[in-house]
Formats: sequence, C-alpha cells, structure tokens
Amino acid sequence: MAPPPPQRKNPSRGPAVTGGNGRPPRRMASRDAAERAAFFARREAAAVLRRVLRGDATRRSAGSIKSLVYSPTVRNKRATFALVCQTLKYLPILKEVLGSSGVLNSKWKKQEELVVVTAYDILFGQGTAVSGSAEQLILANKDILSSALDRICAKRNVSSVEDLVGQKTAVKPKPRFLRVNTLKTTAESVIEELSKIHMVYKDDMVPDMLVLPPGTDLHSHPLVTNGKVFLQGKASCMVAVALNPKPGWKVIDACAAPGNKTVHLAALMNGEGSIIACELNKERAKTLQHTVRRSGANNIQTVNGDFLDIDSKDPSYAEVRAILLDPSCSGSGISTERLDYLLPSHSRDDQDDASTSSRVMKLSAFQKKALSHALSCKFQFPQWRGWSTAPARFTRQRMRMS
Ligand SMILES: C[S@@+](CC[C@H](N)C(=O)[O-])C[C@H]1O[C@@H](n2cnc3c(N)ncnc32)[C@H](O)[C@@H]1O
Repeated sequence: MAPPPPQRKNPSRGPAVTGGNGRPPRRMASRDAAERAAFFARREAAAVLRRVLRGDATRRSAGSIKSLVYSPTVRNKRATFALVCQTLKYLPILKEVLGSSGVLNSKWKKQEELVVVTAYDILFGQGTAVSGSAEQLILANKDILSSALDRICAKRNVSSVEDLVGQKTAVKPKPRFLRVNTLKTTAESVIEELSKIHMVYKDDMVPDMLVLPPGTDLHSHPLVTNGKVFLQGKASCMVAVALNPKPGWKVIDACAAPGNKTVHLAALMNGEGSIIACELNKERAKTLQHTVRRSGANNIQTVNGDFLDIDSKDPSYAEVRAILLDPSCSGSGISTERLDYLLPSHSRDDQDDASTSSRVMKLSAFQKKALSHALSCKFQFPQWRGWSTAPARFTRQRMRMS
C-alpha cells in the first residue's frame, strides 16, 4: 500500500473522506506519524480479519491469526495484531451495535471488516482518527452507536461493555519461547543481549530454547528480524529435536510452510547435508522461502508441490534418510496458542456440528494418506526414520515411525 500523498496546501476544503477502498485518502486533515500509522494499521487489520473470519466461517483456515499478521506483507505487525485480537474480542457486540444502528448499510457491507475494526478503534480503542472514509462514517455516527451500546448493556443488565466481553479473555498467559538459530549465533550471546532488558533463561528440555516472561514482544527485535532467533513454541521445537538429524543427512520436510521446523532441521544439521522442503500452497511456499532466507541456511531446497507426488524411486531422493511430516491439522489441541478462542466459531455451540466433523474427517483422511505415503517411500538408503505430528480433533497424536 502506498503511503498517503504529501500534505495538501489548502486545508480549508474540509476533511478527506476517502480511504475505505484500502487506498490512502487523497486529502488528509492531519498527517502526523501516529495517525498515518493508525490509518494503515486499521486497513492491515481489516485485511487480516477478513481472511480470519472467512477461514473460520468456511473452516478453511488460511493460517493462524499470528501467522497471518506476521507474514511479510503486513508492515505494522504489532498494531495490526493488537487491533485484530481486540476487534475479535468485541466482534459480537460491534456487529450488534452496527446492525441495530443501521450504520452498516449495503455500501459499507462490502467493507464490513474495515468498518468493524474502525468502530472498535474509535469506540473502545485508542483511535482518534479524522481521516479515511470508514473513520468519517464512525465519527459521524458516534452518538448513535454509543446510544445503541447503552441500550444493549441495559437490556443485558450489565454496567459496562467489559462485562459483556470479559468471559472470552480469561486465558492463562504463557511464557514467550524462542529458539536460537545456531546457524547464526549462540544461546549465550542471545542471553547476553536480551538480559539487558528482559528476564531470560534456558529451557531445561529443548536445547537452544530460551524462555521469557509472558507478553514479551520481540517481533520487531533485530535478533528476530535478522533471523538470529525464531519465535517458535516449545512443542513445535520438539519435533526436529526428536527426529535428531545428523549433519550430512538428506531429509525431506513434507509439509513445510511457514518453515519453522525446516530451518530448525538445518540448524541441527549444522547447515551440512540437504533438506527438501515441500509445500503445496503457493502463498505459503513464499512464506517458507522467506523463513529460509531469514535463517541463513543454504542447504534447503524449497519445492512448491504436493508431497504425495514425491516418487521415492526418483534418483534425486535416493539418499533420503528421514522425513519430517507435519500435516495440516484442526488446531484443536493448540487452540489457546492459536488464539482460536477469539473466533466466532469458538463461541457457537457448534463444535461438533456437521461441517466441523466433515472438516476434521477430511484432515484426518489427508493425515492418514500423507503418513502412509511417507511409510511407503522406499528410499535406497537402508535405514531411515521419520517423525510425524498428526493432531486430530479428539486425540492429539504424535507418532514416531522407525
Ligand atoms: C501444520 S503446517 C506445517 C507447519 C510447519 N511444519 C512449521 O513448523 O512451520 C502444514 C502445511 O502443510 C501444507 N500441506 C498440506 N497438504 C500438503 C501436501 N499434500 N503437500 C505438501 N504440503 C502440504 C499446508 O499448506 C501447510 O502449510
């Protein structure tokens, strides 16, 4: 998205009312840095929210909230993440307020996510926006929306909006885990750097994993942006460790994007040997490539294709010694970490409805297919092993094959 154009010379023509289409407004009344940042964050948040809600409604998730926000295309990650989470938290009440006040007319219905994010920001958040057409819409209707909100609170017999949304936020905070990328640095040097401002200690189970207090935000820290550390959860880090690949091995990462386990394998292999990282989805394959570049590993070949099409008799796979298989899953076992509890489907009483079951059945069928394909791969190398993670809806399984 291009930045807003330079400040106009004659501000007396009144405030600009464009920007609802995702483009910056032509005439902004005020363009200080904070407002520009907020303007863009609302649009980036709206785009993420659209994908999250569509994925939730169709049960075809394009990725977790975090992975969508922290994809390379989102610039203001911190503000966008906060806006998406907060808007989701307030979503039912925002929809009710916008619906009952008639603000969400047919014109704005097409940009519902932007209206909802903007309404959150102006009614409940930090938003002091004056530019952008969605902002103008909410500001012009602020009194009507506030009255609608008061009526809803009165009807539900609560004194504040917080009482209406409070239940959803009761989640125990988790520590911030990170993995040191030993291709670029050492755990000791990262500890030295981070301990200047954070409490940090080594995990007692996973090598090169560090633990920081819950809520520590390192997303834009230079250690993260330059690939010296990866913000990777503890369970995710256990997989490559369990596979235990040796330097010089040839390994397949069957379902690789966003690539956290791929680059972990590369670090454990000391950058020696080779990894074939296979990813079916074109967009996610780009994210995988970005992760690989950030890691500094030069022994990873990324392949945008179907793991099921890999023919183990092909000579290029002859020396494969291990397969890491981490197929798409329902996320049911990791919903809190994935922030799925914020999604509309989580609060509906439909966790076991037909569409959920059918989605889980499809995922389960793919997991079985992928696992049997991995097991059927008869590489020339006499000994090989693989690690498969296959979380199912009701039983989260981790299967070790040997
Ligand atoms: C759970 S994610 C993998 C996470 C990854 N291992 C990591 O730690 O960063 C599963 C990935 O498998 C991909 N995928 C699904 N079916 C596939 C197939 N048939 N071949 C290759 N990749 C596939 C999905 O697009 C998704 O990116």
